[in-house]
Amino acid sequence: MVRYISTRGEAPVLSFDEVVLTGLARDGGLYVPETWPQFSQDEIRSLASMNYADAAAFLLYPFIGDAISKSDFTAMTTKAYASFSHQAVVPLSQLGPNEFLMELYHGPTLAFKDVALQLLGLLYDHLLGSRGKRVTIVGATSGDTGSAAIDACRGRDAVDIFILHPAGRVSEVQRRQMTTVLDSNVHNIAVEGDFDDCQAMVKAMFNDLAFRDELAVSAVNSINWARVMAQIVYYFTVGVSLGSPDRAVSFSVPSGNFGDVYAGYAASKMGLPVEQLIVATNRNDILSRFFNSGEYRKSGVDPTISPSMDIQVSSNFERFLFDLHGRDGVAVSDLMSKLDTDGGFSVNMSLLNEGIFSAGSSSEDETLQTIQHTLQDSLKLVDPHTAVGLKVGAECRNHSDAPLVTLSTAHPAKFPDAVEKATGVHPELPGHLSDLFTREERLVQLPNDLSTVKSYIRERARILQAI
Ligand SMILES: Cc1ncc(COP(=O)(O)O)c(C=O)c1O
Ligand SMILES: N[C@@H](CCOP(=O)(O)O)C(=O)O
Repeated sequence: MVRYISTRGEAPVLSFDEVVLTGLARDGGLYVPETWPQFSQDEIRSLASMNYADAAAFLLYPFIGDAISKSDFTAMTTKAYASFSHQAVVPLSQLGPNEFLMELYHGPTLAFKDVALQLLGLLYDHLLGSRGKRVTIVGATSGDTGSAAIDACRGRDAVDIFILHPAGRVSEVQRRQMTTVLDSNVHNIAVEGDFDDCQAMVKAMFNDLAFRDELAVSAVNSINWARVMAQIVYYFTVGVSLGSPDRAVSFSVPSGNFGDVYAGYAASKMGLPVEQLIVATNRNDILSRFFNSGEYRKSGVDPTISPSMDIQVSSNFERFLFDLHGRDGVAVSDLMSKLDTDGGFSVNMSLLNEGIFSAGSSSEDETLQTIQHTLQDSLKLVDPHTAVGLKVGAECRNHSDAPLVTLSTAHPAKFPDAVEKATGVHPELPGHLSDLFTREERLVQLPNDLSTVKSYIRERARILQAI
């Protein structure tokens, strides 16, 4: 059975059910599996005959152990992926010779976050229902996690959900997708700051052990291992449809919090032959600078037309650092303290040179041009995040014959202004969201101040009112 250890080495070792409900480790670290489940070539090949939900159950069950029965878990993956509008759940489209798009936006809120959050909502129900427990979810979003988490948790009796987003720094569609959900367990907070401020507040709430215990705080961000875990599946299914395990595949991943690309790294650790993992950033390029120089250094967050990637402190990067330093929790703690006190740290480039990662960034103009020429050349309308992945993928791919798959992380209609500016085409929202702009909104705007946000949450968390 896989157990979960903290990247800082000081928190209790947990089982899967505990890790899902716990979120951030009590030593401030992130949980990772103690060992990676391994899949043989024949097992990987066998995915070709499974539908997406069955492939998810097959690949993920080793992470779960006896926390949930196999039949209950299979029922959950079946239900989670029935909410997707495409039968293949994550279809592949071809852009050119050996060049593909993995369409991750066919879930209810039109971004890749649905792939994990539709499943996480069901995991919460199952794990809380069987214990008669309730939780208070506190999450930070730069636009997409928030709406996907709210969709997955709305109306669930065992959960109150508080989502912090940076005021004025998400697209109007993204904001409305969150703020027009009026269920009484949903609370939207617009913070007068950037995404890094929101994420730092969420982590600070977890690190206040009294607050977290009193409210039974839980995480829907990729702090939560289940988020990253669910994202591993599509690397395998798409790899297999392109010839894996007999052929290696490369992936270009639009990146911000490093969760999605870390899931690709996990897939490679589990046996999928991955030629390259290309980390694609917008001008908030801390990750790209790191992979090209070895220096991880914070700078201010700049608003861009790919707002979901306007991030400079990448939460899951700590999980990668843990492996890079031989799973030494003390070394990771030291680096994280340096990040807080000195604003950054460096690692020896020799640690990076042998890996499968490469990285680059896209300017605003390059992103717009990529949206435009992708429509012209391949008749495909892509969103600005996907365009960042396409631009950097083309630049960083090596000259092997491995197919290059760019992760298309959001539907173009979530970012109509940028898409229209690039192409003159106004992307329409799908039918279930067609009245989004006439729906009533509910949110509160709060200053970038931890104690104000904590008081707001304490006053509304039903878990406290019930005591
Ligand atoms: C549309 C979109 N693309 C890319 C990303 C970056 O993914 P990650 O934060 O997992 O690196 C995000 C946000 O997470 C997103 O919402
Ligand atoms: N881009 C994300 C930021 C949060 O990332 P997460 O994967 O840790 O939830 C968003 O859209 O909110």
